[in-house]
Amino acid sequence: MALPGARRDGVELRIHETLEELSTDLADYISDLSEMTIKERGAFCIAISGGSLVSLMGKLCQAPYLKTIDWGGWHVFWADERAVAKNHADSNYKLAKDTFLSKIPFVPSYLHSINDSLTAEKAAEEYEFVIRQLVRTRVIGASEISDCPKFDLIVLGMGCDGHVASLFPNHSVLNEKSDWVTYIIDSPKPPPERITFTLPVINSSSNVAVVVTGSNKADMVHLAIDDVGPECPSVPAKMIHPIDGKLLWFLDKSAASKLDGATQFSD
Ligand SMILES: O=C(O)[C@H](O)[C@@H](O)[C@H](O)[C@H](O)COP(=O)(O)O
Repeated sequence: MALPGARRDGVELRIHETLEELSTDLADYISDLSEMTIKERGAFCIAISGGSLVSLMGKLCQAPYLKTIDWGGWHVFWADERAVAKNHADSNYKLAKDTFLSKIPFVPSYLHSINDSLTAEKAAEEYEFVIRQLVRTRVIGASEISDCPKFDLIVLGMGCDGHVASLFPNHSVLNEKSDWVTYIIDSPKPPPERITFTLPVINSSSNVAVVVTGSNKADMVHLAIDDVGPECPSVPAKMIHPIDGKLLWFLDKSAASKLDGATQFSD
């Protein structure tokens, strides 16, 4: 049973009793958004991250979604990737491919994975170039407010330290304003070299979904979502504010347990 959602400052919270319910709600949400977007503009450009959110997206390759979603209109991107070979256990591409992407009838050239034969720096440059071409040909929308692409949906996880994509707390990558895609070589979470969308790109998306589960993330969920005042440490997840879009948090009950008013969610 889904717990009652609550809205705080334009943020929609979807809090679930179980991972099973969360996973179904996430698949319903993505499926509805994809249908609406493909009807509106003929394509659905979704960027995903790595970590536990990938298995929570796994329902998409099952019934009814496998048959009902118009997969031919999907373009899949990575909001961040580790600088490793695509067949390496650390690859976000491999994780998504093995978990669900390989079971879905995508147009193969619409899976826009990050080039693994280049350095992180060059791969970031090349990925930005690929995205620029797709904005030019209007496959990806363009923000009317920022000089950024407007993805239809970016799905992110959050680490215990509050990082999203490969944007880590107190890292200079958080200040990147001009590049759409950048790289880091000193990630505190291994592997050290990563390619990542920058904050302006994430915040230009039409929709951002942050998927977080587990009690070990509860403190950070509280810091990221609640109004905790000026003393708040650098929490990248708190910097996600789509300028012309929607932000949804998909949480399980444990991750939501330290939110202000969380007692209203308890049995
Ligand atoms: O490549 C990565 O490491 C991810 O893209 C990263 O941003 C991830 O989503 C979070 O670390 C949450 O991961 P978990 O949900 O597995 O904790």
